[in-house]
Amino acid sequence: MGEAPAFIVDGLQNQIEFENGCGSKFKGCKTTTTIGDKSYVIGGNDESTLPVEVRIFDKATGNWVTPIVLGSKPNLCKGLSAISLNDDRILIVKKGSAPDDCILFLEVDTWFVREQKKIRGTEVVAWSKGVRGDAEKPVVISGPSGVGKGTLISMLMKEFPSMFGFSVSHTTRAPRGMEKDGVHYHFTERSIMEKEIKDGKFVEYASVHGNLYGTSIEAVEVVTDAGKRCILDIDVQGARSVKASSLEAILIFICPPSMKELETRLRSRRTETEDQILKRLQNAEVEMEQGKSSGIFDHILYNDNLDGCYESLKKLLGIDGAAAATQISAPQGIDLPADHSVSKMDNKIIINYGTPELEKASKRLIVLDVSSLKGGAPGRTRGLDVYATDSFSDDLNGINQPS
Ligand SMILES: Nc1ncnc2c1ncn2[C@@H]1O[C@H](COP(=O)(O)OP(=O)(O)OP(=O)(O)O)[C@@H](O)[C@H]1O
Ligand SMILES: Nc1nc2c(ncn2[C@@H]2O[C@H](COP(=O)(O)O)[C@@H](O)[C@H]2O)c(=O)[nH]1
Repeated sequence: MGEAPAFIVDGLQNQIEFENGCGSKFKGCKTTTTIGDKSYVIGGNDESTLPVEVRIFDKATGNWVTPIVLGSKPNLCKGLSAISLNDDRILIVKKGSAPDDCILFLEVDTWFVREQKKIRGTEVVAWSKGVRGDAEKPVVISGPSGVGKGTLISMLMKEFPSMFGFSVSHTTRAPRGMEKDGVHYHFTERSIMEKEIKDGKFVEYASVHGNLYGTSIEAVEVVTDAGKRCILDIDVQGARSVKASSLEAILIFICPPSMKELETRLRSRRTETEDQILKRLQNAEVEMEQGKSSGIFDHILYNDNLDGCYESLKKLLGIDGAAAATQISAPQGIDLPADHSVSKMDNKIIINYGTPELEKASKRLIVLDVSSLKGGAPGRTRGLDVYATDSFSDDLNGINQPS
């Protein structure tokens, strides 16, 4: 028989200050989690259409702080349970929420959050939704304009529509003839995009060939939530930012067989003016140098023969030959009941929804194994493992058997 886990959640750490401070602000559900000198009060008023708010009480200064909150804020629900994980994030269980919307992480001191605190010079927290299983790493495809990135990505999406999803970037450039807003790009005004960048809505952004381009956090979340592997078509500067982020992507640089051939492809596409073609070719020289020697990229592929390059790409992604038939299954939602308590034991979060009457009933515990979390804000927290079990017996080893 193992040691029973300590129950330390559901606002048990509330202190008198909270009632005088922010307690009165949150009339609905709220929970408090203390990490070091800071107490994170997460909650809101009784209005399910409103987002959950976060306030921080800093014991060292005795002050309340309203942090900048990044990522998609969850809406309110019937109640919240919270528990600190590794002191850098808080796992939140929303009571009575839709299966795909009940496990969330509020990152308070992860790498991403620390970087954002440095940039913004203020307190920052970031939401990230938990997804079950281990959706494959996102794929960044980069390379000079006209090398064939879009062509290769289209081939991949056509052959494996349920496996890959395209991250639809924002751009301030004008749409080309056949391009559709929301499909090829989110076409936007510079002032709007600059404001959204300032508001922390982008994973990365860069000025490319005279226009702003960027990947929004939402663009990545949409693909991950559909259970698909996210593909990003971005320039070298963007790839560098992604490499430094917590997105844990595979970075691939596509090279043309020669600069002459690159020019031929750009011209034959007939989508740019002469000035724009010259600018893109000039930028291509720098991009080629950085792509090949900067150490940003995990793989370099030469797009000489299109079919040959496509086969190499598939091989790299582990979907060549026989494996091609295997589709990555969508991360499933985690079905949790409304009434529960949450506790922690080593790397396992135990959600107990048994009642005295149901004491003997089977499957009254749900266990989240958080030992292999991947990703996180911006984006999604992957790698959650979920089991059901019926008691604390078996030293919790029994939990290792999927139900
Ligand atoms: N291996 C290849 N051989 C010959 N033509 C190719 C090859 N690969 C792509 N192309 C052609 O080159 C042109 C440019 O390709 P594509 O639009 O995919 O480039 P891109 O890298 O996505 O460019 P951009 O960064 O400007 O969006 C297209 O007309 C495409 O059909
Ligand atoms: N850093 C980013 N670069 C991006 C993004 N979306 C596209 N791009 C790159 O811009 C150039 C030009 O694209 P085009 O569609 O105008 O030909 C190309 O290299 C793309 O890879 C983005 O979100 N971020």
